[in-house]
Amino acid sequence: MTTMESLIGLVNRIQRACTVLGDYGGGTGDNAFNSLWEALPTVAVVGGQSSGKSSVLESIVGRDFLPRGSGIVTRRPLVLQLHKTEEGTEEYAEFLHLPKRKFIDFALVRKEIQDETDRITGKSKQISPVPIHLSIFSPNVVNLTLIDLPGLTKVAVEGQPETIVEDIESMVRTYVDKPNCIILAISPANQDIATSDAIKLAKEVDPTGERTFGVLTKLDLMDKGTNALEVLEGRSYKLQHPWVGIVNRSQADINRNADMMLARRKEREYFDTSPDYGHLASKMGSEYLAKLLSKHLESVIRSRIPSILSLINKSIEELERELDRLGKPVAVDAGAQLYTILEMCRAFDKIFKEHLDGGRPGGDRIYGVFDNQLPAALKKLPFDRHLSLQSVKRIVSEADGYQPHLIAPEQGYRRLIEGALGYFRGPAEASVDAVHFVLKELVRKSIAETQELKRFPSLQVELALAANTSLEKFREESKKSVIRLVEMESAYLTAEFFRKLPQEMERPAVANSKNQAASPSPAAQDLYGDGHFRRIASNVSAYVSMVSDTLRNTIPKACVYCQVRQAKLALLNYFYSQISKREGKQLGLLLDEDPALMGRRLECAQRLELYKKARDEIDAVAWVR
Ligand SMILES: Nc1nc2c(ncn2[C@@H]2O[C@H](COP(=O)(O)OP(=O)(O)OP(=O)(O)O)[C@@H](O)[C@H]2O)c(=O)[nH]1
Repeated sequence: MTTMESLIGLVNRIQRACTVLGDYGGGTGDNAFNSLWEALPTVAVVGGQSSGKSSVLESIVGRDFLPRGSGIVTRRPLVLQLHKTEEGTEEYAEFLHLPKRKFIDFALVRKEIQDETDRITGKSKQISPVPIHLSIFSPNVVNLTLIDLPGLTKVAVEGQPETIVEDIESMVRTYVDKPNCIILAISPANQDIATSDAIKLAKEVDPTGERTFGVLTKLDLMDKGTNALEVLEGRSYKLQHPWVGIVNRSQADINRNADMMLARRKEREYFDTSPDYGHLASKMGSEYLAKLLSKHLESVIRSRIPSILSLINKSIEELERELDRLGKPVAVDAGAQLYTILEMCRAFDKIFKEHLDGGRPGGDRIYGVFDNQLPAALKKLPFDRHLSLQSVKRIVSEADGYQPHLIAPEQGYRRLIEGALGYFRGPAEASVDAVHFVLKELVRKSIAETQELKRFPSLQVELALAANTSLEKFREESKKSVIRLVEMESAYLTAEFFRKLPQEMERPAVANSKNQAASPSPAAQDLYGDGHFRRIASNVSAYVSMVSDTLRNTIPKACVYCQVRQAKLALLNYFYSQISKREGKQLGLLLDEDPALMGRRLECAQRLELYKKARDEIDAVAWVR
């Protein structure tokens, strides 16, 4: 095998493997792989409709095999891979999508291109970017790969979608935009080069003309007395590579089924005998074009091999990293499955604890409950209303029944205090709920942050359910505890606090002792007056505020003890008790991976294989040189 054959053949093989994996360039989105296809040098045939693209391709091949007709015939890219075989061997064609079938009859090749186009696009006139791969093995070709693209058009005709003009242009652009694409720009000589669709596009994407090969067809159809030397000699539009003039079969020749080999000979004669182009004859014609392209493609491939290899190596590294991240496929035996599940639980539990103890955010929100929410809620309790003069009078009077109290209204005090203490239930329960929601949110976060769990949506759901069931239980316990704290305050009041009160009450009476004989003591006078009730209200308020201070400290202790501490100690106990009852098959259900992930793992593995194979092939060919 010569080097040229090996290099072009190598790219052909890699291209075919890429297509099988759905890589034909243009991949987008977060999940897109590096496109190996895009890194490979290709020759794309670009031209306006009827510019002679099909004719040029057929001339290069030396066979009649492309569908013809009116409208847009080429509706999918055709990757045409030409393989030179030894003189005297039979010519045949093969499609990538029909690997076992050898086409000897080229009329059937044409039909298969049509049928395969319709298979993807339907009979509609839609276009599709999925390429058709056709390999032709013949002694009459040079090793070369060309991609035939739909002809650029200006207007949609009957039966074509409105967007066809832009659709074709954007498909053609996805090829010619790539710096590795060699543009074979076909323009007809009987049309002003300034209006050539191919040149217009090439100018845009390759302004320096480095990767554009200008081809001028229909030289024989120019008006008598005119010639295309201005273009062919690079004066009308300069490119880095010389222009190539072509004379293809005319429509009449096609209708007559004129032999392609004969057409090649006639083309040669045309240039050899042409008074205008005789001096350029050796650099004109489709055979020369094929050789020129083949040589150029080979040299471009050679120069790109280091960058292709570096892309491949980079992709291999990325894929291996991703496969690592995606983890191994799930084990099949129950023991290994249980082990996998427990490992993941451990990983989750670790993250959950980091959230609580610090290192990850979120645990501080529990402190926020105790430091802000609880004090604010306690402050907002409606003690002012409960201890308003009117309410105190009512409660104290009601407590005395028909016999008014003699000294301090013991029952009245108790009722007022009991009534006030009842208000503490609200903030106490609200604190428990607030802590519960923080914990629940931390469970959710921790599950999301546990890399290992990402693959197993069912396990995530079960784990979350079990953890939340435990949190619910802790919440119940915690509520009981805080309510008990409040009830304990109601059950036994701090008598010490009240023992101080009579002395304070007597003080105004002592101050007024001089007047005692003249008038009744103001203390006695005040016994059923507003001042008396105000004093009661203020005493009760002071007591309640003392209890509030106590609860402010004890409610957080109960919450932490019953909820936070328990969550750290036993969050997954319920889950463990559940899975220990499960049979092997049910364990397997927990480990049903997300199908998207399974698909991604498979895709990565296939890509990895492609890249490794491509690397080996390149290594083997590169050393032949
Ligand atoms: N006389 C002459 N006719 C040509 C030449 N090149 C192409 N033609 C004719 O021009 C017409 C269009 O050529 P095609 O090769 O079908 O052009 P195309 O660009 O593939 O056209 P679409 O696939 O429709 O976009 C056909 O009738 C060809 O016979 C040429 O060099 N000389």
